[in-house]
Amino acid sequence: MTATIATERLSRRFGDVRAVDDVSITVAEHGIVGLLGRNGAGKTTLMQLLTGQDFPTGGAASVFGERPLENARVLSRVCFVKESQRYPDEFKGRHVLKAARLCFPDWDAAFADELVEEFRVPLDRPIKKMSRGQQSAVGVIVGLASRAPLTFFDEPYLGLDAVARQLFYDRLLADYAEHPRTIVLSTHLIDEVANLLEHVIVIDDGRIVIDEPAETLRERGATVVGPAARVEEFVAGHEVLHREHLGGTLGATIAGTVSPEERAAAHAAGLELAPVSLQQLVVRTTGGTDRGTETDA
Ligand SMILES: Nc1ncnc2c1ncn2[C@@H]1O[C@H](COP(=O)(O)OP(=O)(O)OP(=O)(O)O)[C@@H](O)[C@H]1O
Repeated sequence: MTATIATERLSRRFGDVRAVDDVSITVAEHGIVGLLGRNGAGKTTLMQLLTGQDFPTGGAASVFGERPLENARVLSRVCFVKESQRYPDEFKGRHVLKAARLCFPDWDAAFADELVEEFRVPLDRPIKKMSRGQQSAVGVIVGLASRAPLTFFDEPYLGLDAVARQLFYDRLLADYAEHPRTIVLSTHLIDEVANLLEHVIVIDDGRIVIDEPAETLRERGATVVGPAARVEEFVAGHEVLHREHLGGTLGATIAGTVSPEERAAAHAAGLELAPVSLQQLVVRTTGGTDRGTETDA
């Protein structure tokens, strides 16, 4: 089966900046993929290359088996929701949905109406007069109701409050289950979306540093929680990525897999073993300062 996305040594340079540098990835059909990385890592540039909005300076990208640039066959099946989306000045929310209905063959108007209610979007207000969160909600509604076979969400929720973000995650997951498609989600709120992701791609300085199923990543470490002294005893000899204190309780995140014997020992010592935080793994892989850090919760 043709991969939804395939790139071969894809590169985009801006002068000396290698925004996307020799990227070779394959994204299979159907799945929710996290595209993660620090500011300026190259996420938006990569998505722009994949949606035909920019030209590579090296290598090639194919989407649904074809080049995306100026290719209506490909682009009619792709929806790109970005935080910085601009609309004509006079556009109201209603106009955006109308335009989306014309652009996307699988547009579900009834679903869009439901989402408008749930996100409380004032459709008759000009987009530029909407609050930041309401503008983001419009983008999220377009992305969900388009049912495009390939949908990119690039930091779609600037300004969305916690309730609206949760609503987005819930609707995304439920709708994906009923209408499987390929969804690429780029975000800084890594732990918020961690449970949605089936595959994780991390880009750093234009290069891919992680490209793995989320399940595999989660097995790369564990968080040990319990009375501080007992946790310290357990983690001695392990690489500790992060310590979080809450009163006398300590949560310590360790790298590497925990053997069945260690699990049994942790259990016997009254310690809890939780999966590693995806955010901590990503921060560590992308050279952040989270290595061995301490926080007081
Ligand atoms: N048009 C451009 N001209 C020059 N440099 C650019 C241009 N577009 C992007 N860059 C640079 O390319 C790099 C990657 O930018 P990009 O916007 O893809 O990062 P990002 O991962 O999406 O970042 P963020 O999370 O901050 O949105 C950055 O160093 C950025 O400054």
